[in-house]
Amino acid sequence: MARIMPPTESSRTVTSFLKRWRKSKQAEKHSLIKQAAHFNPEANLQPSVFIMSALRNVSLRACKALAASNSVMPSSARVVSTSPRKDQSAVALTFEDAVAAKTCPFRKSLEPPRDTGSLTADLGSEPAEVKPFSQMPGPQGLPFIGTLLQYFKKDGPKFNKMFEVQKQRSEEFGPIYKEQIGNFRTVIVSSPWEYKKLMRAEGKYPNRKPMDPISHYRLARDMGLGLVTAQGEEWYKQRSAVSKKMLKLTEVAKFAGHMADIADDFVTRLDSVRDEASEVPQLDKELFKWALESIGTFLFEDRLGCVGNNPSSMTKSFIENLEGFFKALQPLLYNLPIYKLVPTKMYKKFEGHADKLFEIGHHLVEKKMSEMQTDSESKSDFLQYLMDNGNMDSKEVTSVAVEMLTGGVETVTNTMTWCLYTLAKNPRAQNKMYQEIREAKENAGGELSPEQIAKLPYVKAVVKETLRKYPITYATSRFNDSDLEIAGYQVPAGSHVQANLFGMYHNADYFYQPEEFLPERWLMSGQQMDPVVKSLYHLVWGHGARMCIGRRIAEQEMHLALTKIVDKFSLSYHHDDVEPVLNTVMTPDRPVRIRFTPRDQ
Ligand code: HEM
Repeated sequence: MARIMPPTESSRTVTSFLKRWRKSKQAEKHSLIKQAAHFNPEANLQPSVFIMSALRNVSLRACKALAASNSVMPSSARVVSTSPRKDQSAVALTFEDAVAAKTCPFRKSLEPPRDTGSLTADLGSEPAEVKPFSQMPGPQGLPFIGTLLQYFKKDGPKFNKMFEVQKQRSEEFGPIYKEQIGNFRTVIVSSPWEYKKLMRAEGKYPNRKPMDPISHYRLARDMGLGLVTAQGEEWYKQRSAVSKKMLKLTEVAKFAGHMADIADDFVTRLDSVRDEASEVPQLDKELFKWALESIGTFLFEDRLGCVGNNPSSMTKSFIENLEGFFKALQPLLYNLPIYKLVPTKMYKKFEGHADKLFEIGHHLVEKKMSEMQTDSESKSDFLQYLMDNGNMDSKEVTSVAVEMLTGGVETVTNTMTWCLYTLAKNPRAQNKMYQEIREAKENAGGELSPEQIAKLPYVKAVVKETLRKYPITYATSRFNDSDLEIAGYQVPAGSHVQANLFGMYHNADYFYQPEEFLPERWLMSGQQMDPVVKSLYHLVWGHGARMCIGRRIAEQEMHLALTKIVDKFSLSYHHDDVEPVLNTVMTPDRPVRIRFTPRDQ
């Protein structure tokens, strides 16, 4: 049984350490780190967790490495970083202190991992010992095409399982590795602390892996590039205008009422299309229509009529082509870009879907814009704002609006599918969510308003936990503007650096029982869960100035619809497990058949 270090003692030790640390020069820090590793020279302090706030990443990394190599500290000891805090009383806790101090219903999540190898031993050394880029590990490939051929072998890695490939490779090569697939090389980082270095170094015009087939298509059709593919000044101009309307909670909340109405209609629709097994045939199509209607209400302040019994043929065509578009895009993103020279079969398929999709998107946006000019009743705050902004011409406004229709439907639809699937598979979590909704309704004395729904913590945690298990956009990345040290290696400016989001989300070092669906983990405080690990949730939306522009809208839509669905139905699942595959975003590998049993039955 581990010995408990008195909290006062540990706090005193660390407080005095931190004082010395702040005053010390860089050269002295190394010896201080050594002392840090000897905080408690009694070998029987095992297992223990040092939570050291106010230490910067570099020193922390070295401290972890020292802790791992030090004979006094047990190899299972874990050093957990926290961001600097004002409250220094919380700076140092052993694992036992933390548990004793908290009556956390989820205590197990505080248990130190069984094997902390990748967090400690693999964390590299101080910047003085930075290794050159050439020594960075990674799978060996051929000149010019790298590992591309491996992906065509029967038992080789698969593009549509890239998230698993990265997870496995990081287990083999450690917290950083590089891989060249075709003519494109990526550095993959699997430690949140190390990826933070890249985030901190982000410049004014962040740049991620380009969606080349989309830019190629848009340029060929003389369309504006849109936010997703534009770069530099062009991107910045559009982004600054759009952010004001889309990232402000107050702006997005203005549409919560309309979105709640759509969610109500959606619940009615689900109820009416249930088959004899109480399952909803083509649930994905139903969710697509709900997501399109929801984003439509933000763009057009009008109903598109998708969530009813008679959606227009245009809506159906939009949805079919949207699915086809993302499916066809996936292989184009990884293969050699031959389509830039000759339109390949694969590209033509993509182009066909894109033509139909953009034609409908343009039609909807242009129709609205012309209505707004002729009919004083017809309004759209969002489109009007962009047109009045003066920074964007009408081609750019249309382009950005169409992008919201395309980008905002596939992503939300698939996240909702995963949410419903995980809830159906986890009655405990579903029941907890239902209890939360019921209690809130009792307190409210009736139906919940959108504002009340926005405050339900467990509902939010369910979405977070779903995105952790199924990070639909598994590949957050940036080109770094300047040379950087990451995980002990020199990463030259201009490299494409990607966060191994799926690998981190499924790493037992960071998330207790990562394969379990435990929304509670997101309700823990900063003392109970390492804030850096906690902040990993945000990465599924990207980061910094270029993070997902639709995040607020997506979260709002999902919280509203999920609450209403779980309030109305008990969800269950009675088939083989669904597996994730990439169709640009992470989708289920087969139609998801969920049983929706009305709770009042
Ligand atoms: C669950 C839903 C969604 C997820 C997980 C998601 C995730 C992401 C991610 C990871 C990025 C890249 C960010 C970066 O590079 O830092 C992104 C960008 C983007 N997303 Fe989303 N997204 C979602 C929903 C939406 C919605 C609803 C919309 C539109 C209403 C939208 C529009 C966009 C746009 C336009 C960009 C490009 C932003 C830019 O480059 O400035 N997304 N999204």
